[in-house]
Amino acid sequence: MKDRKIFCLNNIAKIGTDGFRSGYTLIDSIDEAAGVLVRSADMKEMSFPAGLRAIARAGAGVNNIPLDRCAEEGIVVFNTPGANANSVKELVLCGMFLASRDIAGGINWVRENADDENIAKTTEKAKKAFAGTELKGKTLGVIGLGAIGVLVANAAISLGMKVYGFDPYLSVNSAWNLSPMVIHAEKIEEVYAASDYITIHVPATASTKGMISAEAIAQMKNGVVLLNFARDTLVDEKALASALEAGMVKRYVSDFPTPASAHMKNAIVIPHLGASTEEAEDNCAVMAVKQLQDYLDNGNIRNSVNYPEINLGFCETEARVAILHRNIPNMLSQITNFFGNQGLNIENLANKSRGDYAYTLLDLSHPMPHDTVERLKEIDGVIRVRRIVENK
Ligand SMILES: NC(=O)c1ccc[n+]([C@@H]2O[C@H](COP(=O)([O-])OP(=O)(O)OC[C@H]3O[C@@H](n4cnc5c(N)ncnc54)[C@H](O)[C@@H]3O)[C@@H](O)[C@H]2O)c1
Ligand SMILES: O=C(O)[C@H](O)COP(=O)(O)O
Repeated sequence: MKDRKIFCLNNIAKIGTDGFRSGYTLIDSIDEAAGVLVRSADMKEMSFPAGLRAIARAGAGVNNIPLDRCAEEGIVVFNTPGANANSVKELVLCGMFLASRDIAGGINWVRENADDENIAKTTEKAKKAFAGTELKGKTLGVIGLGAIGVLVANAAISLGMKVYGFDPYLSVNSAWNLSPMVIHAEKIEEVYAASDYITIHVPATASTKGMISAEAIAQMKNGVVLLNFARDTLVDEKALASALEAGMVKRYVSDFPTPASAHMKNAIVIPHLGASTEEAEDNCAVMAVKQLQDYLDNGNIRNSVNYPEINLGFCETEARVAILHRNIPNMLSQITNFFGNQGLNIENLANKSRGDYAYTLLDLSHPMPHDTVERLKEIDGVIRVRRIVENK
């Protein structure tokens, strides 16, 4: 049972870890772990033990995990798409309300004047300092229409806003779920020019780093409200600080405190609470644990961010073997020849690639000789081989 030790790098909701079947144990160091469960802990500089087979991110963003290095070391990384999207949507709406009226300032005023016997009267004089505007009738631009962006766009339509959506890689699923009232922006510049509020919901990658730059801000409406519940690195904080100082950006609402954003004028900075609801934490944990177990027990890959999806269900033959390998010519024929040359019949086979990497999962009619795994590893381009099940 050496494949069944799990290390939680962050706190993971109990309903998730309770889902581990018998034979699994939670351990308190990564050294012996076959699987890791993680939220936002930074794994980029960590070195991984040879026995680590999978990392499941209970959440959406995977910029805390070295995806290519993991693929290279035969470690499959999963995330939980959409599992915390509603939680983030609700906080984005909250951010829009907080940016539109000085609710926080008003609450502080009440606290500061709590001992005033005449507070009911004074309130009526003081309240004009905290007045604001409504969302209804204003224009929202949503950049990135994935799990979160779609929910935010649709909710804003229900609030009576005009909504522009921009996503050059829109998935079919998002297109199905998006309100037809959302205006399709073909260029991001259309969003910048039209919006009173702009919210970003794209992953943090090399290509999205600093996308909210001085040039981008210069194309936005004067007095725009910018919301960032995606990642701090998407925004050029120096350019944003100057735009806030100058009033070009009225408010910056962010879920990511940094030494710069925490000091910014007119910024409302929340301590990364987007996914911190009981519901989202439960959803993410349950999904992450299911995916991790299905990979360790059956070799199936669902919602990986560095290896392709493959699902052969449960193994109903004598044996199943999983091979992580490079996406180069001749791999599949070498693998099938290897079994054919030993007179081992392949009953089911699935093979898929993703970028530079590929995965082959196969079921055999007969038990495998004991040196199979070691011999398969000798094929050039093979990264990792696992004997998944031996149904004797
Ligand atoms: N604040 C939080 O607690 C919290 C919670 C969940 C997710 N997030 C962050 O939000 C991001 C989005 O989450 P999601 O669940 O919606 O992910 P998702 O993968 O469902 O959606 C991301 C969308 O961005 C689009 N996209 C990628 N590059 C783009 C670009 N340059 N311009 C426009 N669109 C682009 C993709 O096509 C996709 O539709 C995550 O990657 C994560 O960093 C934050
Ligand atoms: O990408 C995500 O899912 C969010 O940023 C949530 O991160 P957390 O799980 O650390 O709250």
